[in-house]
Formats: sequence, C-alpha cells, structure tokens
Amino acid sequence: MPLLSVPKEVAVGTAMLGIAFATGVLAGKRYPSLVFGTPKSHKSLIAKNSPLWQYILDHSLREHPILKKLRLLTLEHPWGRMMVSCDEAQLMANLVKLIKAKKVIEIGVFTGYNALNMALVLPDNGRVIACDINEDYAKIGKPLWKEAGVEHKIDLRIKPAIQTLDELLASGEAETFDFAFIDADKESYNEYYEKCLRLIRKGGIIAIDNVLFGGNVLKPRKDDLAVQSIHRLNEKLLRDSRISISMLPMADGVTLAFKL
Ligand SMILES: C[S@@+](CC[C@H](N)C(=O)[O-])C[C@H]1O[C@@H](n2cnc3c(N)ncnc32)[C@H](O)[C@@H]1O
Repeated sequence: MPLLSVPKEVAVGTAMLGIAFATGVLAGKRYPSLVFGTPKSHKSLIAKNSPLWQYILDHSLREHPILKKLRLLTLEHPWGRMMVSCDEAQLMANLVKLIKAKKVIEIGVFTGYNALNMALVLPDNGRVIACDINEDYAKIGKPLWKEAGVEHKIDLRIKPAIQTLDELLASGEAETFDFAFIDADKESYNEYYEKCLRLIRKGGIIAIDNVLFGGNVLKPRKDDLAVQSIHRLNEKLLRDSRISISMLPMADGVTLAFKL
C-alpha cells in the first residue's frame, strides 16, 4: 500500500500542507517542526521503501493484529508519517516488559500507535498517561484501543504536555513512573526530559525520539529551533551523571536514558 493515501475529504487541506512543506523545503528547512500548528514528519535513517527495511520487518516485527490495523489506518492520514516507527515501538514494548513497567508516559500520542503498543504489554492495572494537544488524532486510534481491550489502561490528557507533567508532579507522583517516551514538539524536549526524569523511578527509562533529526544534528542551522533544541539536549545527555545512555541509529534516532 502507498505510504500516504489521502482521503478525498482532506485532499484540499493536504494540498495546502504540501505547499507549506514544499515552501519550507525550498527555504532550506527540511524539517520545520510546526506547519499550520502541526508537527512535521521525520525521516527514517533506513528508507521505508527499501529492501533492507522490508527485511527488518520480515525478520523482527511481531505486531499485534490490532496494532497493525492502527498502523495501516494511520498511514492513510495526511500526517501518517508522524507515527512512530513500528520497529522502534516494538523495542519500547520489549523494554516496558523487561523492566516490568506499570506506569508509563507518552508525550505526543498522535493516533495512539505507541500508546496502544505499550498498553498491550502492561499488566491489567497498568496505565499509560497519554499527552497530546490534539484530540482529533487520538479519535482515530481510540476505537482500536477499545477493540484491543486495553482502553482502560490509556489515560488520554488533552492539554500541553508540560501542564500534564506538572500536574503529575504536583499530585505527588514523582519517582512513580517506570518508562516515558518523548515524541512531541522538539523545542520543549529539554523541559520534557527534566520533568520526566523527576517522574521516573531509579532504573526507569526515558526514550527520546528523533535525536538525529534526519541527520540535521550534524550541522544544526541557527534558525532551526527544533534541531538546535535536540542538538543541545544530545550534548547535555552525554554529560548527564543522573543517567546512563544509548543513542540508537533506529528510525530517526532514539536515545534511551536509564535513570541511575
Ligand atoms: C510525532 S507525533 C507522535 C507520534 C506518536 N508517539 C505515535 O505513537 O505515533 C507528535 C504529536 O505531538 C503532539 N504535540 C505537539 N505539541 C504538543 C504539546 N505541546 N503537548 C502535547 N502534545 C503535543 C502532536 O499533536 C502530535 O500528535
């Protein structure tokens, strides 16, 4: 199936978004973080239409059928490429299982592929605090959360993620979470990281997406605030004695920060 299949009813909107994106590209901004208030999609280090990518899927992906259904549905959305990479999501599910996580945070839900992915491996009393500012995206995934029988594990909070994280801290939930995935507006990554580090217990994991930003971190442009923000965080994490880290060349780059 094509990577992007645009329903007729959104064709006009998509054309406008395409023009906005093309304008950004022509202006040298390959990955503007916001176009008409919507975060842009990101590149994968291995092209999603390459034989090597297919090989990876064929030899490692064990995707729950309802998760697959949501992935295919999301790919039909004009912003489908914002969805987390399925191999990366599988790694997160494996980590969540490995550390026997019960409470996890998802910052940037979109249609809820990774929220569902994590909910599927959490125990029945486990919780995903799912943070997003756009409920329309989540409405696409919600029926599938229900179909998978894990809707009760996903606590969707529609407001700026910083606000949700502050509320969790204010309600005394510091050091009670096991895992967090940071995948929203790049300019706020440092704040997300600092707040998640307070919310996560020792031995917990923070996964940070898009840390290579299509390779743009090699030469961050001064006017590209998203890449600047990610690059600064990458430099900080290297020297951060509160964590140990691994930076993986998976998808668009993912850093795993293990709280010490
Ligand atoms: C890359 S997508 C997330 C993909 C998602 N993790 C998945 O499983 O497919 C980024 C999401 O961040 C959300 N977002 C952008 N700014 C935000 C903010 N300030 N607070 C919460 N969510 C935000 C967008 O609405 C979008 O749904």
